[in-house]
Formats: sequence, C-alpha cells, structure tokens
Amino acid sequence: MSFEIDVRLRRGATELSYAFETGNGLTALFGPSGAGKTSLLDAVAGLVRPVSGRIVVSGKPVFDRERRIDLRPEQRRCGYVFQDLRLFPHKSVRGNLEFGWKLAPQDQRWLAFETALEFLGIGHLLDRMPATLSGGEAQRVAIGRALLSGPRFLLMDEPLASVDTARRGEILTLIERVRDELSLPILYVSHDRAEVDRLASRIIPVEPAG
Ligand SMILES: Nc1ncnc2c1ncn2[C@@H]1O[C@H](COP(=O)(O)OP(=O)(O)OP(=O)(O)O)[C@@H](O)[C@H]1O
Repeated sequence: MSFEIDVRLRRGATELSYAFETGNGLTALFGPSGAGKTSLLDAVAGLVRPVSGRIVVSGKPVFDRERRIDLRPEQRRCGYVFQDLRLFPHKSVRGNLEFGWKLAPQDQRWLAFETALEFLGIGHLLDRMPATLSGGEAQRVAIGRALLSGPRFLLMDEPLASVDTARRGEILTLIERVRDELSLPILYVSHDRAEVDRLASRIIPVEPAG
C-alpha cells in the first residue's frame, strides 16, 4: 500500500473525514472546491493535525492518534508542490532549488542536482528570479525543489492551476514522467475530470461535508 488513510480533521466549523487505501502510482483526490482536498494533503504533510485516526505512507505510520505517533513534517520526507507554488520570491531559481536540496540529509538524496535540471528542463533558468518565470516554468521549478528534497512520496495540489492552456500538455507529460520514471507514490489534487482520468491509477472522490 502507498497511502493508508483513515482520519478526521476539523477546519474551523467544518469536520472532514477520509478513509481509503491506495496502491502504487498516482492517486487523485477529486472533488469540488471546498470539499477538503487541500486539507487532507496538509494533514499528510504534517501541517494540519487530525483529531483522530491514522495516516500510513508506504508502510510507515506518520500519524496515529492512538499510538501517539505524529512525525514532524521534515521527518515525513514528503515533497509538497503547493497550489500557489510558494517559491521564495527573493531567491533565484538556483536558490529555490538549493533550498530543497539542503533540506535532504546526504544519505536521503536520490536525485542529483544536475539530473533534476535535465529531467525538468530548467538548467537555463538558474539565474532567473521567480517573478520573471512563466506559470509553466515556475511549476517545473516547484516540482524540482520538491524532488531535490529527497522525498519518499509527493503531494501535488492542482499543479496545472497556474499554467496556461498552451503549456498544460508539457506539464502533464512531465508529471507522467515523474510518476513512471521515479516511481514515487503521489497524492494529486484536482477538480478537472479529464486531467485525473489521464493521470491517475486510482480516483478518490472527496465530497463536501454535511
Ligand atoms: N484555516 C482554515 N480555517 C477554517 N476553515 C478552513 C481552513 N482551511 C480550510 N477551511 C475550510 O475547510 C473546508 C475544506 O477546505 P480545503 O481547502 O481543504 O478544500 P479544497 O477541496 O482543497 O478546495 P479548493 O479546491 O477550493 O482548493 C472548506 O470548507 C474551507 O472553508
């Protein structure tokens, strides 16, 4: 199993619950705005603490309320590509990538810096600042920063949201390569049915609470 999830979260007045297990590959969380997709990614990353339940990734419990397990985000080794990318605006592309790279202890790095540049096609962007990048370029840098942190699994929140239509195919192909060539378990959020049909080996519907 890649992700074994059975948790309840509280977000403001809203209670959200999720229960599913996934195999390898890319699992899509699919549902309307406000249904609780990002909240679940945040809980898997360790940024939101569930009120109860457990989250296991590739056999390792990262949260288990009953067993009092709650690993810190950096102990979970997750690569998170945020919906709004969150590149550091004051750092160059190189600086952003190096930030991811430095997060990983040496023995947990499985992707060389040069290989990441080649894989993502971003070598020519190293000295650019994030504000000067197109949506697709910024997305590739955000994926690079996540991969360079030596993750055991990836969380991707609407990675096509800030990419214009002309470039979507390019990023979709890149995500397929991440899925197939790096064999990392991926939890992927989208509300675009065609996108999840193309990418996902499993689709988990997330419905609004109540
Ligand atoms: N920090 C917060 N405080 C209070 N309520 C929150 C908070 N974050 C999210 N919520 C609420 O929790 C619910 C789930 O939000 P979440 O962002 O997880 O949904 P989503 O499915 O990812 O939506 P979208 O597709 O619009 O990103 C919503 O009702 C939202 O208003």
